[in-house]
Amino acid sequence: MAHCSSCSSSSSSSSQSRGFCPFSLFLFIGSAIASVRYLKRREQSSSRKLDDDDDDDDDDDDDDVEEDRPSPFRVVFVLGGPGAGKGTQCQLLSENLGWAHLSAGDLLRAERAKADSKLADVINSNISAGRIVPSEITVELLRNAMEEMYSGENRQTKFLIDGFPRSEGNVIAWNEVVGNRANVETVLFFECPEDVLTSRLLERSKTSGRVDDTIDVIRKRFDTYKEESMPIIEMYEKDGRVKKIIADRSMEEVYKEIEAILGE
Ligand SMILES: Nc1ncnc2c1ncn2[C@@H]1O[C@H](COP(=O)(O)OP(=O)(O)O)[C@@H](O)[C@H]1O
Ligand SMILES: Nc1ccn([C@H]2C[C@H](O)[C@@H](COP(=O)(O)OP(=O)(O)O)O2)c(=O)n1
Repeated sequence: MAHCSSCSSSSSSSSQSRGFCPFSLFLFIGSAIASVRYLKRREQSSSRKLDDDDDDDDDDDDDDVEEDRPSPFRVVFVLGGPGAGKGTQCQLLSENLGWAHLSAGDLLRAERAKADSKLADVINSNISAGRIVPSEITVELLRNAMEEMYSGENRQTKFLIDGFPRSEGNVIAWNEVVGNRANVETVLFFECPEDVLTSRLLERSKTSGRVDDTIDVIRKRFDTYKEESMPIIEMYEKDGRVKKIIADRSMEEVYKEIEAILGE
């Protein structure tokens, strides 16, 4: 127990002589309570579960997002293999339904392209190798984009987040940085056979100018998708938020199905 200097002057000398100090006991109990609270908060912040609805103590001191927003952002995560048509559909939906389209890949490529970006090298090395960029980078870009769109004229509050979360690290970082400030209502999962994905990506490579639309990197992206992204989709399937979209159909058919889901 900590030494209590006040005891040596004013506390009961008989208590002190028996080794008992009320003030030290008070300090000890206080610091024990603080430690338990700290550990509890750490545990909550690293939780993998999105939208922890019964969160009870962290709303007041989280200054990551604006305090004046009346309700959480509405979010739909859009997942599926590379080339499944996520970007194509999100673009159409944002034009027609008023959901903002935020592509994690586009945000990373835009950051990489900035002349003064300190993150360009790390983004580039991971994308070129078909790997996932460190999650804190991607989540920070997403959060900034959401806040910026909310602060703008349109006061945007509905977001289709395309290509995210793609890994356990993505989920953890989202929980820490955005957490309950967004409500992930639905996860759209574009299911499409690998041979179709490959031919779409090779076709896209003719015009995309993307360094990762080459057959070698495409194979690595498929591996990353199976190893890191599929478990995340399975996790969301268990909590009932996944709507499976058969993506190996015409753009119009896929669009109609998603439009109906978002209109529900
Ligand atoms: N339903 C579809 N049928 C055929 N081609 C498609 C379809 N949806 C998208 N594409 C094409 O496939 C390529 C990959 O689509 P994209 O939206 O960029 O996929 P993702 O964002 O999932 O990587 C693009 O060239 C796109 O024009
Ligand atoms: N959540 C994300 C999304 C994309 N990335 C990186 C790694 C991906 O291979 C590239 C490209 O992603 P993007 O979603 O644009 O492309 P595909 O769906 O693979 O066609 O960006 C990431 O590291 N983390």
